[in-house]
Amino acid sequence: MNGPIHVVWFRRDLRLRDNEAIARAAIGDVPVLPCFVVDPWFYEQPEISAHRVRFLFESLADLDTNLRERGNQLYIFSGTSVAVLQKLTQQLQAQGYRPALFFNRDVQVPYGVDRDRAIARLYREQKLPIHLGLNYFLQPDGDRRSEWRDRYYSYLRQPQHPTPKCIVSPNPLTLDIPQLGIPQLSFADLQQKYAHLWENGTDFFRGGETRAQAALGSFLESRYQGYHWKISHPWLTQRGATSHLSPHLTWGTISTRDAYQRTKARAAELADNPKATFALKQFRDRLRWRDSAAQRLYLDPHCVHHNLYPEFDDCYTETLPTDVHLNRLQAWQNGRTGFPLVDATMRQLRAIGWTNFRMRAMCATFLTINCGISWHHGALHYMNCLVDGDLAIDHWQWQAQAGITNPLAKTFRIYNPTKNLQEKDADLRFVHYWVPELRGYSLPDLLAGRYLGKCNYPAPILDWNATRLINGKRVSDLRAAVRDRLQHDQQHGSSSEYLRAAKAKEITEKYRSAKDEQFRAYKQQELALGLNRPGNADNYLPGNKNHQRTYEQQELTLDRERVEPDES
Ligand SMILES: Cc1cc2nc3c(=O)[nH]c(=O)nc-3n(C[C@H](O)[C@H](O)[C@H](O)COP(=O)(O)OP(=O)(O)OC[C@H]3O[C@@H](n4cnc5c(N)ncnc54)[C@H](O)[C@@H]3O)c2cc1C
Repeated sequence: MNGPIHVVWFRRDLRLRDNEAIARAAIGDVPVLPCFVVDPWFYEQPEISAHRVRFLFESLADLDTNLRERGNQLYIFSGTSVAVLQKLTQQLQAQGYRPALFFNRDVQVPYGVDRDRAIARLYREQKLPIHLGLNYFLQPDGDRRSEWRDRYYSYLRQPQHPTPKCIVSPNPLTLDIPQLGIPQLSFADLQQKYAHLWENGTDFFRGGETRAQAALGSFLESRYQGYHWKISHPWLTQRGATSHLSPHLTWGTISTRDAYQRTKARAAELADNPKATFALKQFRDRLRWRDSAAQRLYLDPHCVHHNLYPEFDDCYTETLPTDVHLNRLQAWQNGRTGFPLVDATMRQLRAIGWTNFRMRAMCATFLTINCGISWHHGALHYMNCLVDGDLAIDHWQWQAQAGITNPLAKTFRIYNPTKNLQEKDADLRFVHYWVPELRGYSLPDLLAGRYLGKCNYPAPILDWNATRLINGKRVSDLRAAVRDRLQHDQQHGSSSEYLRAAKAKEITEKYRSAKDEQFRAYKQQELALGLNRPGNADNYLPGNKNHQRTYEQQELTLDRERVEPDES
């Protein structure tokens, strides 16, 4: 009898810091077998993205390095997750070990939910220990939804799980892992097996816990400055004005709690700088939105795949109505719509797998409202490109931008790409970077269409105003129909859907007024401290005083900005 062995099954929690499963498994001197299963199912899904796969493999390599520094390594097995873990468990038992399984709960597609259930059943049937941890805060039951926020913050404030200093490795004399008969992959094998994905990836976002820590470090060091207003500018965000942590949070190379606690600590250091503390507060809100999106999918796994309200089922379907729509979809995907900011964004998305929130939202309303194409197509294309692709956020956001969510609000937002170009990329740095055909043309040239017929850049594929009026009205009418039904149901005793919608509206309004209040308070504090002069040093536009002034003036318009919270 060889005694106990702790199998740690990594999934989207590819870190050692604040990782409940590894922290608990590594206590004491029981050998630990850290593993990741490359399950072909995930690589055959329509949502697959080369950027994401590459980021995953880099994160695995970094995890392996960090485990080796602690005396262990990462074992990468290949096969169906359930079959691999079943065989591993059997083989370990055959070799005289008593395995205990450790892994962290995660939000999953139905395949993942079934997989986890099957594995938990296997362990319970065999009376083997199984330990489920939390990757980030998840409330297991839906009954106490109203308590989510309090419980969430209480979790965030708790001490992090300690990072193991040493992780005991299985004794090679008693356990020969290659002999277990489970297909194993080296990093070279991974790259070869998935070469078609690997080669298409990019270096813009690199995976791994080490890089996640570096990204958070540099963000809190200086990149956070002006976060709250730079966040909407595509060029500044490409250059690092937001954290760029999204792929890390998606793959769990950093925990939300870690990011939150370090941000809080930094805000405490900067307590006498109202602008900095305001910026960091806006950032922390977004960390919560991430986790609340995950929570929503966890409690309601179907919410992101179907129209939230059936009134939209004829409007938003998975079939493309006509060839005109197909052509529009292709133009949108390829960055050839003739709307410079839309095209720059779509090319950026394809090239680096990322773009900022506003550009994602703007291109989403362009596709759904202006092109009249269902959000399903856009959401899938985003998932095929995004390095941070996360169904819980992506598919929900697409429904939100398509005008489906929060129907009790009388209005919904349609982004105007021309207005955004004037306000968010007036110097055309972003457009010129991604749309070389337009280099040499100024903003007035673009607005007057002076490039038309003179370069290889298309004329607009549609009339923005006309499509906004027609399709916007259609969506607006459907929202009114949802509203009427919910109100009718509520008056006739069936109120659960109405109450949920009312809660969504309340959360949105509360967030807006709290943010406006925080903004006013920060401006007043600055005034009191004599700090209301234009501009802290701008990291992203070195030496360009004109831009600095322009951007700072835009900051003053922040209280008119409407960045929707995403936790309703
Ligand atoms: C149509 C659409 C699809 C989107 N799809 C995704 C997606 O698949 N994965 C994803 O991580 N984000 C998605 N977002 C949200 C947002 O655009 C990205 O999280 C953000 O741009 C990532 O950059 P960052 O890490 O520098 O963000 P920061 O501004 O530094 O924000 C910090 C973190 O907060 C979280 N966050 C920020 N905004 C949101 C939001 N609106 N909702 C939930 N969490 C948020 C992210 O984890 C992000 O890393 C989507 C937005 C839209 C409009």
